[in-house]
Amino acid sequence: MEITFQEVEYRYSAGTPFERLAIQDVNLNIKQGVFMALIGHTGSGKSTILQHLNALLLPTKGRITIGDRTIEAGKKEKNLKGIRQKVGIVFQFPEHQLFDETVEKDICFGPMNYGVPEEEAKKRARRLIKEVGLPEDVLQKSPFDLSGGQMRRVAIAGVLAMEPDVLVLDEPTAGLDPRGRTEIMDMFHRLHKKENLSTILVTHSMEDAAKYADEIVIMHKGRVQRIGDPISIFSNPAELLELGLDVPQVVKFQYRMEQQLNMKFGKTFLSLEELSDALARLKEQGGGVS
Ligand SMILES: Nc1ncnc2c1ncn2[C@@H]1O[C@H](COP(=O)(O)OP(=O)(O)OP(=O)(O)O)[C@@H](O)[C@H]1O
Repeated sequence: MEITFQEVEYRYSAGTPFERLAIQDVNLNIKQGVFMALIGHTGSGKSTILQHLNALLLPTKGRITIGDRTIEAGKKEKNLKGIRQKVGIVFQFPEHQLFDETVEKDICFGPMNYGVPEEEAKKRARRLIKEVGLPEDVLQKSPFDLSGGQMRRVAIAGVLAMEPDVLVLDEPTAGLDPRGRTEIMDMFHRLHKKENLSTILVTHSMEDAAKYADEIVIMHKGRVQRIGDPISIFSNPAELLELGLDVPQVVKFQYRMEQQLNMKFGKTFLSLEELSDALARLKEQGGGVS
């Protein structure tokens, strides 16, 4: 399912003394199957964009196409339920939204609310609990008897149980330790491939953007500053640093090295393996790089 933003603007509390312009002139094309990372400073408009992706917010100007639905500013929109089923959002700290007596009931709640028969919902719960890396016996436990990391996995299974085409992740690893972060991000990447999802990740982690995304969108003061693949985005670290954004450690290392040694590798490396291979080649050649 493709999502397109055309000249989208959103003002909070429009027409009141508290009006606040959050995003403007936003043009985006999110193709089926893409893994897109949305990066930018606090307040740059990432969460506002994210809430337009499943029509939780409706634009105050412009047009958004989500699959076969078009949402236009100023027009009354009815029956947005279909969009909410197709676009699943994993909000920050999703475990805070768990509420039911058992994990199984919690996972089944969303689909059953959308008319999926109980047996089918339970089947999805059994499949998904394994997909998120938990044993099946967790299904009969209270979600509140689980660890924080396990609760987060249950909440993610609940979003996946709606069988969305598009998965939107708002800082999904916030508050996890480094190992938990890698495990959860690897899991999302695997699911993205396996289920042929479109995934939109809002993140402050440049490492994650570089490692997982096909496309990166940089937001700055409510506007799209730049869109590109990770190599093109990170091949100009000075631009990102000027915007007050960070770059992956490996890019920083290469940038400093090139500056200090007054040389250029001629390409940007996004992994330590690639960079160390290039350094080994450099040594073999006796330091001669252009
Ligand atoms: N509910 C709200 N009411 C009024 N203004 C808001 C509201 N939510 C966000 N804003 C404003 O809209 C602008 C964009 O905020 P948004 O939360 O989309 O940014 P963000 O990039 O997601 O930030 P963060 O990284 O901190 O989550 C900011 O100026 C913010 O103050």
